[in-house]
Amino acid sequence: MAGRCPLRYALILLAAIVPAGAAALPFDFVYLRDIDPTILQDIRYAGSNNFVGRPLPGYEAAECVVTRDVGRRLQAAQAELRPRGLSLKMLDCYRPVRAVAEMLAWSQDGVETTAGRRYTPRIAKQDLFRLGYIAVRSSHSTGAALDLTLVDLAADNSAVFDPAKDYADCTAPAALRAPEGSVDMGTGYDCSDLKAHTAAQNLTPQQRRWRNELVTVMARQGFVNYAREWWHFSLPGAGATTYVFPIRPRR
Ligand SMILES: C[C@@H](N)C(=O)N[C@H](C)C(=O)O
Ligand SMILES: [Zn+2]
Repeated sequence: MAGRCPLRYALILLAAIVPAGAAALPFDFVYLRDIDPTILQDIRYAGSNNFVGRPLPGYEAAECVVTRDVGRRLQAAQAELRPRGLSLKMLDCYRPVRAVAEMLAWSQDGVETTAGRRYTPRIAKQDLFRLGYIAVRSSHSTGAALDLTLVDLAADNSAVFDPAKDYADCTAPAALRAPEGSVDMGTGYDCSDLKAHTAAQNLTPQQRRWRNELVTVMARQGFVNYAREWWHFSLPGAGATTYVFPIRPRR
């Protein structure tokens, strides 16, 4: 039947070859889980465990969405890490423009909270954009930037974040900081502080090795680290178009 109507035939064919959920994304974007389900994900802006303290608009699901090219490169990095007992863990991927607007409004609202201060122990939150810790026009919104860390799969990563606990700030020793289920990079994720600068000097040799490991494995796939944040990487030349579509559950 479909053979008599080329358009219908094309639609049936498309439904058969496009992975479930992918149709909800704009062309060239993919759910990373469809490319490599072994890559761990903790998409922090989809929940409350982040510096704003609530889920950000546009994050309707805790899913890493990236361009297909970025996804394939992450898969290659993961293939290098897994035989060594390590894994990538994604903390943020594509970021809808609305979420960036919410970050900007939060930074200017004049309200300081204890949880928020854990992420910015030494600087005022209204200075975060000016100092380069958050971008008004973020490369995350192009689908070609990532926040990520490394997980030692043999380590005890069972500690979970408890919002009722009074953790030390993000620059404190790992045992006192909020648990993140990943290796100790010297600071927590999204720590807006000099100690989070990738080349910071006040690190232990092991913390330095972990940062070097992440930068090296990502560089082999063409990703460039952002000097102010050990966790932020982007793919140069990946295009400058920013997107607004929300991250919906992958079906
Ligand atoms: C906010 C932080 N996770 C981040 O991604 N910062 C860079 C500079 C950005 O907002 O693009
Ligand atoms: Zn980032």
